Amino acid sequence: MRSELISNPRYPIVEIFESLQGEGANTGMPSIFIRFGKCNLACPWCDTDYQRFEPMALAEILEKVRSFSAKNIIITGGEPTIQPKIVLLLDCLKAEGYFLAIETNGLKPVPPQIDYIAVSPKALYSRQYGRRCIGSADEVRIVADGDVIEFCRQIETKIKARHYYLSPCEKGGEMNLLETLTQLGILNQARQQPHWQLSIQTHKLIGIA
Ligand SMILES: Nc1nc2[nH]cc(C(=O)O)c2c(=O)[nH]1
Ligand code: SF4
Ligand SMILES: [Mg+2]
Repeated sequence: MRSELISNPRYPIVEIFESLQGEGANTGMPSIFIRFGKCNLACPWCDTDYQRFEPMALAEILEKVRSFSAKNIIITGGEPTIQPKIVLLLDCLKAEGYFLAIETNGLKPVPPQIDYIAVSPKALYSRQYGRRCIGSADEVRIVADGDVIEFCRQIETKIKARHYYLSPCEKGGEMNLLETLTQLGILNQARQQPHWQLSIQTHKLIGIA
């Protein structure tokens, strides 16, 4: 048995499931989602019950992951970067050949095992992002919960990325698409760099996990 499995640490897990990446540049990619409990923020429109989790042992997580067929794993939450023993789990997943993507709010460093970073900075906490956040990512996705234009400009200078997305905010099944499109237009009309694109949570539109 691998030495790390002998200690077999436990992680707070909300759910592990297989679906298609619903948003961002990799929309449609078959993926295994590992959703961690706990978060260092508390967004009022959060769509995940990240406080409802069960402890799950490393070996159990690996067994569950192996029962699915996707080769891409999306580490999400809650906020996965606050997990103290995440590096051990990522090492094990990496050793099995998985491509590792993360969905993070970007306030904490991302472990080096991660192959693809999708960061979703939260405008409500702009002061925290002004102090310290990650400096680069593969894609930035900002949720348009109110007027986020200044925040988008702030994040453009702080986080270098290949893609910048604005996403509608979904509350009670409604997405604020018009407000999102309007802000997208304002962000892009000055023809500044970067160009902002629309990212929709398509999994919610079609009712998949
Ligand atoms: N299909 C699907 N795609 C997703 N992309 C990011 C998700 C998340 O909750 O982090 C998510 C999710 O919950 N479902
Ligand atoms: S950072 Fe993400 S998981 Fe945490 S409260 Fe905000 S939306 Fe929810
Ligand atoms: Mg989600």
